[in-house]
Amino acid sequence: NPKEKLGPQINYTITGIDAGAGIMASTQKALTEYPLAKNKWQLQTSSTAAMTSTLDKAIKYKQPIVITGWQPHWMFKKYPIKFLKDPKNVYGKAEQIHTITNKNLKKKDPGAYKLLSQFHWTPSEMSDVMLQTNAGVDPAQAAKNWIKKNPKRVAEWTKGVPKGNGKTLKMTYVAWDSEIASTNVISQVLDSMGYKTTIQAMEAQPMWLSVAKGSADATVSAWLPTTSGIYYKQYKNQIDDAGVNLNGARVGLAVPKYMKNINSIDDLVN
Ligand SMILES: C[SH](C)CC(=O)O
Repeated sequence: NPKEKLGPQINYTITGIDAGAGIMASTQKALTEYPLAKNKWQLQTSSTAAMTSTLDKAIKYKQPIVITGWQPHWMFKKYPIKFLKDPKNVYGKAEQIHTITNKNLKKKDPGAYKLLSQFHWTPSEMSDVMLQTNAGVDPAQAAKNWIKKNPKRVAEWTKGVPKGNGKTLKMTYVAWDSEIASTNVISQVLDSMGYKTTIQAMEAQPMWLSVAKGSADATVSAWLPTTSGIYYKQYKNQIDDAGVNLNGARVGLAVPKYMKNINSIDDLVN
């Protein structure tokens, strides 16, 4: 009931995703800055799948819940949820998703680097792929379907790119729905140009390390400047920023719209 304070109703718990995600580091920062932690609030680590199924149940029974949320993501299309205002700007303003490559890729395979640097699309195009996968379509198939329907976009990305002639390329990513979509699409496009790409999902920190060390060539999963800024700083001398592949991303805490009196992170404290 709206009268009772929110904290006790949900055990002062923010439902999060995988521990290494940048959004989790930002939320830990919010716990101290707002200050939520000293008011007994805590961040629950789980996974994107666990968080979205917990959200689904809460919405079904119109219960209160606070989640780590981000756009683009199908959860904002499927559920009536809203971002909480972040007056202390802990989560940063709009985020961009960058394509990051190992330092040597540009020399080792200028064609693949050129294609990766030309990869750019919109939150709505990414959501088209995410919604297919959310409806049960295999991510590689969802990517193929999207590519078939968007030849003009693919032609932009492959402009001036030489054939891959079977050259191999290794991409790593974190299994967030947004990056499952982008990684499958770009690897299918590389394969259509004659490259042989393998994609491997892992936690955020090992993903950044794999590209920095060169055991992977590239990733399209870098949320910057705030969310995965910690990893960018750590590895910036071993990587190349090949450019922004998506503008207009956003990260923060989110709640169902029926929580009328919770509109800012400050409202969690009071
Ligand atoms: C898709 S999540 C916001 C990205 C991250 O936390 O680094």
